[in-house]
Amino acid sequence: MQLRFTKMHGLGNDFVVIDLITQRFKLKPHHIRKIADRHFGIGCDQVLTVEIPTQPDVDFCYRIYNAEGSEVEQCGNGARCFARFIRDKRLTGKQKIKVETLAGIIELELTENRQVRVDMGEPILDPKRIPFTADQQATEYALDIDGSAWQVGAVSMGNPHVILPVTDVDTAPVESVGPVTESHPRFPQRVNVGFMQVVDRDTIRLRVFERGVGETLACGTGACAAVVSGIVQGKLNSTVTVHLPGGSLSIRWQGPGQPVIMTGPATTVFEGQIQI
Ligand SMILES: N[C@H](CCC[C@H](N)C(=O)O)C(=O)O
Repeated sequence: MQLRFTKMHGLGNDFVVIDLITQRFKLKPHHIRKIADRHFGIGCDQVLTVEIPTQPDVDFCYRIYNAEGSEVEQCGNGARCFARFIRDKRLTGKQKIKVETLAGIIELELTENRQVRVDMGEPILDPKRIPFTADQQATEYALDIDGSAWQVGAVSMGNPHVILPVTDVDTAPVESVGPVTESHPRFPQRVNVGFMQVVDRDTIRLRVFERGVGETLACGTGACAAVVSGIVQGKLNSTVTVHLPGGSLSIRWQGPGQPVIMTGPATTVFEGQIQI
């Protein structure tokens, strides 16, 4: 079958977006892996699908698949691209759209200066719901990683994140510590691994070794999780600029009971068709 797709990215975190409303096809893990393959397929970090919602009062269903083929709960950069895709394909005329994800309902809004603002919902700090093995909830946790002692943050944005503090992201041990932490036994569903450098109370630098992908140029949920962790540790104010290798995001969180608001760009690169 020929499948139409759109290649997009959010700060270099790249996606293949497929409309499964006007095209009917059931994507299986081996299809995802072929599409995501940068030599034998199109190439991307994640595949995103646009589907008919299953819940009332929701505009679309947004599903996310890592390059390895696993379906995941949430993708922040992908949410911005989803909004841009929906608008450009005229699948809605609404300014604000509600989409359902495995992590729950999020709200997307295209802003006047071609940015996208996303209400990512409330962060989850209860270890049992991240999930993360810990005696009790804390602002930071002692974690042994390959014999080295780290003090880390742990947050879910619907998907699990661990945040490792570093003094300089440029020299952070992403290649060595990322993989072993992604599959750390205290994270039963594996975990996205953020390396966070606090520049000042309004600014961080961040690199992320993503679950199911490896290091990406940007991670939206990772940026949200890192800011939440920095705020609960008393290191950050409520609105933070997050500098990632692929560019910058604005993340705002006003504390427990409040949603995390992410604002940033979404870019369409090209359209195509793939025989699948
Ligand atoms: N690798 C992530 C999903 C994609 C998240 C990232 N691309 C973002 O922008 O949030 C996970 O397995 O939970």
